[in-house]
Amino acid sequence: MAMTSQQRVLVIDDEKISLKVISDILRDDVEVILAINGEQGIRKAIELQPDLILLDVLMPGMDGYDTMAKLRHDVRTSTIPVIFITALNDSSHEEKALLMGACDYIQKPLYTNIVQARVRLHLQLTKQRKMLEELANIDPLTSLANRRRYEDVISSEWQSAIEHQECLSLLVVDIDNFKHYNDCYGHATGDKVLKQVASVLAMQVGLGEGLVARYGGEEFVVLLPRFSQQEATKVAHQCMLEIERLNLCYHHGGETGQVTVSVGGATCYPQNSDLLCEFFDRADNKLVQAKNTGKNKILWDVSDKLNVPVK
Ligand SMILES: Nc1nc2c(ncn2[C@@H]2O[C@H](COP(=O)(O)OP(=O)(O)OP(=O)(O)O)[C@@H](O)[C@H]2O)c(=O)[nH]1
Repeated sequence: MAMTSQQRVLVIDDEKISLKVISDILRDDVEVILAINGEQGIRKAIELQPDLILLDVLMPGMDGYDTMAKLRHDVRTSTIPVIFITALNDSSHEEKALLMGACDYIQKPLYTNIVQARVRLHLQLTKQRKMLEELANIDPLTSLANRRRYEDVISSEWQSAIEHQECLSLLVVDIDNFKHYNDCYGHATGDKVLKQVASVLAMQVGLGEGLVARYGGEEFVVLLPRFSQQEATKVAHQCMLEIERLNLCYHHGGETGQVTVSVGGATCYPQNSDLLCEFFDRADNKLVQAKNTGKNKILWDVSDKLNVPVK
């Protein structure tokens, strides 16, 4: 079984000869990144996000344990698996490394087949873990992010907006009278509509600009970091327009209806972690109000408490 070529292994060792030996063992199968000390290793781990780190225990200055502690402490590197490599053959060192969260331990002298087998095993496990994480974060019907992913992203965007004093906008989008559509054509056709609406929403938000997620049922959220109320309202209008252009009609009670959406929106400059739940509720309350006052419209929260920027 070959290792996947895209996977990256960072090797941190103060001895150039060890770096060369390990690099020679692995470089046909993976991209190898080298670091000559702990500080450089941490910098490269943050910047290049390797799939696995091989870390020498005995290094002058910051040793392997100190490096490991720093890697574990930083959210950007805390989940990257680390294999310790050392010439020490005392079981207490091995125990210490494993207790610190190392996934494995390789003793010097290095045997090519052992290094390859262990690296291969842990890269395979990393790949499986990433696949599971992805599955846990994606809505299977629409392939959009799911509610769990949205909750993670909004928490980190909220914190980042507090730190950088930036604004954040949120749209809660709900298909109008979707029950009528389902009653008319059945659940399977209703599913196709959910997929179409999802891809329209995803198309309106550029890569890296924000997050579109299926919140549940026929409700979606569009999170737009750094979008002002005016900019976010423009996105909401465009979404409504494009959904109308799908021209999805249904019949109900002798009348013909068309698939439209209602949108509740909110914008704020986050200042306090406690107001995060309130933020969603404010957008959602506006959605409810839009539903109760005729649907197919956008209503925006204008709450002083959340410091909505005045445009
Ligand atoms: N096809 C399909 N329908 C779904 C799915 N999830 C929720 N629904 C349907 O969405 C409909 C939601 O009904 P309601 O809550 O009454 O909402 P609505 O008919 O859209 O009415 P308003 O929201 O008030 O405009 C129900 O018919 C659900 O069965 C899904 O995954 N697939």
